[in-house]
Amino acid sequence: MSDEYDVIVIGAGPAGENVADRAVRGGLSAVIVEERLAGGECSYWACIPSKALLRPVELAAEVSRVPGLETTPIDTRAVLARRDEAVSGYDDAGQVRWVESVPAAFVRGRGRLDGPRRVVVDLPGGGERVLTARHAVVLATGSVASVPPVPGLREAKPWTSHEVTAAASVPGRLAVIGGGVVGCEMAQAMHGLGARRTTMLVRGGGLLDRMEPFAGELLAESFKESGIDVRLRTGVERVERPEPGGEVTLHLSQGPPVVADEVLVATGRKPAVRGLGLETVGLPQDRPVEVDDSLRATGVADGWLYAVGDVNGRNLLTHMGKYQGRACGDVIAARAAGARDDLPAMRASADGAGPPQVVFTDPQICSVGRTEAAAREAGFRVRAVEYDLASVSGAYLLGDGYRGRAKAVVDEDRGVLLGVTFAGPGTAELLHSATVAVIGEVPLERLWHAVPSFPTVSEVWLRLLETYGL
Ligand SMILES: Cc1cc2nc3c(=O)[nH]c(=O)nc-3n(C[C@H](O)[C@H](O)[C@H](O)COP(=O)(O)OP(=O)(O)OC[C@H]3O[C@@H](n4cnc5c(N)ncnc54)[C@H](O)[C@@H]3O)c2cc1C
Ligand SMILES: NC(=O)c1ccc[n+]([C@@H]2O[C@H](COP(=O)([O-])OP(=O)(O)OC[C@H]3O[C@@H](n4cnc5c(N)ncnc54)[C@H](O)[C@@H]3O)[C@@H](O)[C@H]2O)c1
Repeated sequence: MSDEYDVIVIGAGPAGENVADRAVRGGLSAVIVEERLAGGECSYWACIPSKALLRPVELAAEVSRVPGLETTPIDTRAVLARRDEAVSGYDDAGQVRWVESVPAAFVRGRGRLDGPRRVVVDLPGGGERVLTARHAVVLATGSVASVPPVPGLREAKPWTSHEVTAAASVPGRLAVIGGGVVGCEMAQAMHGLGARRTTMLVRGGGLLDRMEPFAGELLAESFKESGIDVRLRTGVERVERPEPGGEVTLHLSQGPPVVADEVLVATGRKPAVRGLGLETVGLPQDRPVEVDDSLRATGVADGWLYAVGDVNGRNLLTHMGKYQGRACGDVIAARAAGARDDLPAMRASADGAGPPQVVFTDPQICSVGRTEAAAREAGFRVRAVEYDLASVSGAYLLGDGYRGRAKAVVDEDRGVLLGVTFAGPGTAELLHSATVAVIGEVPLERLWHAVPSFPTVSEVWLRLLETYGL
């Protein structure tokens, strides 16, 4: 039996859900195929649980900086219970209802391409269902944690983002491999929730190595003060775990071995393309699905295949996947109707400019656009200005010992911002102002008239512009 829909979406994460929503709004029929839980990685094992675990840790740090307030030890059981509530007890009934309300059809099973416009779904109870698409198939299968080939690591059954965000208890001693976003957020969450010894093993020379260097430095300082042991330029050479679930020993490129109760691998992600049938449509099977700005897969005859979210490797962030999903759903509907398909909203043109991102640590690390180094490498004539956030009245009022820094990267030829980074408590909500300025290419002379309220942290905008010379 074959069911025909205008659009078939494989993967019900944030990116896939947005494609279906927009395609249906555009007058098409859609079906979403999901192997596990509607809502995707983000809802159950990534953004939502990680932030539920981090929020009390961040709040406790903020309270400790305000004289007159008492911090009490965090009730870890209550935090884990709230995390469980945030992930709806790993039950996707609410999300499935939302999909059906779009309305789009929902099929639970593992989808794979089987030639042009044809998807075979392996059903959970056995058997298959064949779906065919009149207009488009959209891959929205996300990504999976990659575990490096360190001898003994895989056998030690390390935690990845899945296990750490779903942890039923906090390990006494935790070793974290990797100093990127997952490593930093989860090291701080577990440490703040009661890990006695947290050791970060970072191959490179700093934390968050894709951001402005000062951001990682500030974070490393905060981690050290809170008792997290950050070891830079330290590779993991061999791992031993003689008893399943017992102590783990990590042998390092320098220094004595680290012994821990759990090891978290946070060394990046790879696209979820295994078994997806890419070879049946002539695409390579071991890399992100390359797309153009309309999210259409390159190199597929007749242009019926699209890919959104983590699986295309452009920007591994929920909000960017959703943004791509909106553009993709709209462009598919336009092409199906034979209407104009080149409207600005139908292109994910912000993908290449450096996505907005908040790292929800204490201090928060927020960035959008290009770093100074990336802007110079791209050939822009650049001037960068920095400002000490602690000197802004609004920041001072947030607490004693406030530490933070802001940096703006200016395109000297056009007088617009190429990138902005804020590192400091209370800066997450400030990031969107920077996103508007960078993506909107607001001339600095115009930005001068966007007067920040006193006394808010936003006043750093005024100080950055003054430092630049306005
Ligand atoms: C610990 C952690 C924290 C994060 N925190 C943030 C954050 O705070 N903010 C942020 O913006 N980003 C965050 N991210 C990144 C974010 O989770 C991803 O960018 C986002 O989930 C990608 O969405 P997606 O729809 O592309 O894929 P996913 O959310 O991964 O969804 C893909 C879906 O496809 C399904 N699927 C896969 N293969 C098949 C198949 N063959 N058939 C059927 N279904 C299939 C999967 O089961 C899954 O449900 C975090 C990531 C991690 C690991
Ligand atoms: N708040 C957020 O926005 C948020 C939170 C978590 C994750 N995410 C997204 O999820 C994605 C994955 O996060 P991540 O932290 O796993 O990846 P990442 O790419 O941010 O960091 C991985 C780190 O591991 C290091 N590394 C790679 N291979 C290694 C090896 N063999 N040994 C030691 N170190 C190694 C890298 O140098 C890098 O510092 C990111 O792209 C991020 O955008 C976002």
